[in-house]
Amino acid sequence: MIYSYITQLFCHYKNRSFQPASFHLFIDSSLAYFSITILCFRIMGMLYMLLQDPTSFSLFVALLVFLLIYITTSSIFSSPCHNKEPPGPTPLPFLGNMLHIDLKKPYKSFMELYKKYGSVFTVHLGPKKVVVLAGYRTVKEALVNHDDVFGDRDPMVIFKEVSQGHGVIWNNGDSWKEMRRFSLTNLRDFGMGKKACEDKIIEESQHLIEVIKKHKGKAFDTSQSICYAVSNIICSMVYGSRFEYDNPEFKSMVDRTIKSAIIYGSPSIQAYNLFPMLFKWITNRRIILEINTANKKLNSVLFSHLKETLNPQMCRGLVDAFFVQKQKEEEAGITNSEFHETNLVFTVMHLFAAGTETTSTTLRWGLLFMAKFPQIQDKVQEELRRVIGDRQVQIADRKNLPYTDAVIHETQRLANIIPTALPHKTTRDIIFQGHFIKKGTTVYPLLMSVLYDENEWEKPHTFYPPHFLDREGKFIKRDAFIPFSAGRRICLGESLTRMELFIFFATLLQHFRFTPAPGVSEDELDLTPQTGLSLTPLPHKLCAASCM
Ligand code: HEM
Repeated sequence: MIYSYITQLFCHYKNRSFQPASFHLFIDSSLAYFSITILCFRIMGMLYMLLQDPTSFSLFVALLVFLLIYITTSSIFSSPCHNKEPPGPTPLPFLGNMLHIDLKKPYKSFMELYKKYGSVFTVHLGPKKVVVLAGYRTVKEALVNHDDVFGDRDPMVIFKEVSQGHGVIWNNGDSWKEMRRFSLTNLRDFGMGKKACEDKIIEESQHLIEVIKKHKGKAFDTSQSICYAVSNIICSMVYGSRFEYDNPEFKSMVDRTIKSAIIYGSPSIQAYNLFPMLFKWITNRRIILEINTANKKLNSVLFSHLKETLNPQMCRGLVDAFFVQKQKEEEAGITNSEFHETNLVFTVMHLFAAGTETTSTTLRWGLLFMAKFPQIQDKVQEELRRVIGDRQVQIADRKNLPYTDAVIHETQRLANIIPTALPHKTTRDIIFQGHFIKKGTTVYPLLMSVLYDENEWEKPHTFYPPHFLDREGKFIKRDAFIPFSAGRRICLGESLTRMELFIFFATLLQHFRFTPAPGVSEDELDLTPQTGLSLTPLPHKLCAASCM
């Protein structure tokens, strides 16, 4: 009986809606949390004694006490001065809302909470209070219209530890501004979005075709060769040269980067991010630190080689440009320059990781969708045969390949590889859509809720290329297509990615017919994502039969 009472109380506590932030502000310290918990235990103790004698009087008193708890907590949770804070599920002391969150698929839990609490809600991940923004209108309003408030990064503990406040993804302030500006300018100078880059991608797609041909139509794992091909594009812009796919240093750097991207999404690393003191010992943290050290070492070797052969009049890539800038600032006597080697190594490692993992994951989703939906693959290949024939696809062809372009966009939409963007943080207090959000609050722009927004997409959960086609079959842009996020922190590699996806995907589909491995039907191809830093396809094999 007592069990049933406690269960009822617990369920009520777990499910009811309230203003968690008001609770948080009312009991603003863990000491107060602790006192409330002790009080509850005392009351439970009293109840237990009462319920030992289950007379109607005792039961009546028991119910009265529950009612009292309910009324007291209700008045705490809806205290009028704080009820403007975003709503959300009731946090438990210490654990916050961890019972509401599936650590393996947190984005799914956020989608459910979005349905329940609306487009701006609060969730407590352990001791960390996070405001989640959901739906196209809300995410856009925050990231674009209020980009000065929502544009800072809130690095997760593991990234703080690994990047030490350097590089371009996980930091803020002047260092971030300088590294972002430098990276963008130089990636553009070395071809991003231009013909020079197009040529590199075309050359690399030819290498990739040769590797895939070697499988002679037999089933193969799509991950390695695609990762190497994609990685070589960012490598040629950063280091000034590509690598052979069997180069051991290159292979190990790519493999380690892909491995760490998966580990970053593991529940143990998430637990470490929330409770660093408790989970410092976990193996996955040690592996990430080892990977980081190994990649830093390898980069130092590459940098010294580039330094020895540097010609300031003819920079080969971003690393050369960095050394030239560093030298200029040293000569000018600038003492607090951001152009030091630690910033270089982390900026390069960030560009390498972001430039390798995301685009290759998207391409792999694209091929998997083609094997899963052969009628759609038929239409892409028919368009490619009709418009391109046997010649090499170029960027200029995109406008004449609307169906292929729509399939690539739909791949990015449905694959939704970065469902919560990367964590942001508010730079000051703000009243946003009637809710009060405090300075320094962690913010998750739930990109998945935009890419799957039922008000924006006709068939949000289906692979449906007509999302990007008008009635005449011409390609149309969609506002809610924001896989690269928006505002101040928008992906730095968007134009590079768009070029890579188009040329690699169209060239591969021009050369090969992708099908499931023998013995696996199209229906059996699993589209469940694997959660890492991004959402990748589960390990799988495909056959690529030559069709040229
Ligand atoms: C399919 C491919 C890609 C997707 C879907 C993607 C998506 C994203 C997203 C969602 C963010 C976080 C934005 C935010 O926090 O609001 C981001 C950040 C970033 N991306 Fe990408 N990305 C892709 C490819 C690339 C490539 C190829 C590069 C390399 C040039 C790159 C470099 C970066 C960097 C440096 C940041 C951090 C920007 C900052 O914090 O200022 N990404 N990307």
